[in-house]
Amino acid sequence: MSLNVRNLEVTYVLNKFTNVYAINNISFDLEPGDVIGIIGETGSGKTTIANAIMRALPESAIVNGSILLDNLDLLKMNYKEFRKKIAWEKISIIPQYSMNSLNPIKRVGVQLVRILQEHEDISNEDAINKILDLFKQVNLSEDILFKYPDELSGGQKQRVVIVSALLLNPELVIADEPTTALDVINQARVINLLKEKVINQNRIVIYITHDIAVVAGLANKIMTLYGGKIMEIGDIKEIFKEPLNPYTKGLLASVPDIENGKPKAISYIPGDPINQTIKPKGCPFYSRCSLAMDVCKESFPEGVKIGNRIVYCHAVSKK
Ligand SMILES: Nc1ncnc2c1ncn2[C@@H]1O[C@H](COP(=O)(O)OP(=O)(O)OP(=O)(O)O)[C@@H](O)[C@H]1O
Repeated sequence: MSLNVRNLEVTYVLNKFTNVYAINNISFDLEPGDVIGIIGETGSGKTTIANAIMRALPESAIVNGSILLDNLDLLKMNYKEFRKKIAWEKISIIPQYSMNSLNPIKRVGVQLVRILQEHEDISNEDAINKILDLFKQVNLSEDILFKYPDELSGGQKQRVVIVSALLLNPELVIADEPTTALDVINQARVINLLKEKVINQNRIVIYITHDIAVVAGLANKIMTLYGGKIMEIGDIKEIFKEPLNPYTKGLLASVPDIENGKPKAISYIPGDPINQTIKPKGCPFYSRCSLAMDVCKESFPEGVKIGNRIVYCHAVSKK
């Protein structure tokens, strides 16, 4: 299964006079086996991409472009059909605030069995065995099945949601900051589970995070996003070794280097994030970029393919 995002635009309508231009005409392709890390500072549009793919945007969002899953345009599907045929079974999401995504008035086991039985002809016993097998892998005990979400800790709830996203072996898993509420040991468990159930099975993972170190250990591709635009996308090794877009450079330089146990001084990208209520004409990073030229203010560059990556930057394409 492949995912092809074409000219995706997402605009949130705040009121008659104000829009937020969250995603501004982006395209990218993912093939089976791809694990892509999406990184970018807060507000860059990471969660909006995830929710657009999952058809989980609020009604205030206007979406244009196409999201093709093996040539099937998810944005054109009837919503009910999407929920029945695509959600959970083909694509699942571990949402950013996953702890709040469980139904508070149903026991955990009932919710999980229901997900399985809505999509598969499976007995209660087999469903429970399947759930318990995943529970073991994320260190959840059997008694959690009988509890209500509010009786669980934040970390336990998050692991239940992760289990729910993996139950039907979807071909694409979107993980939006999946390990935020977890301690390091449980983080490692969840990452191992993702590796075993999704990554090693030639499926696609979209992993959204602020933790670049985690992405480095999981992904084969990386996307840097700024102001709803892709700045650079492609092979993670090539980009980490030599980032070419100035924003990617700044983002990677701001990661503490823990090699030899000695954190390096944390650098940061000077300037403020852009005002996303103004429709961008040129490169959104223009006002903060040390290589900015006049043309950057006027137009967003075409992508340039260098090795196994695409860079969007006038300064790079001019070279
Ligand atoms: N429901 C909404 N209504 C209006 N604006 C929104 C809504 N959701 C997101 N936005 C705006 O869209 C832009 C992109 O937000 P998004 O949550 O996708 O960014 P993000 O990169 O995931 O940020 P974070 O790292 O903080 O999760 C931001 O300017 C945000 O304020």
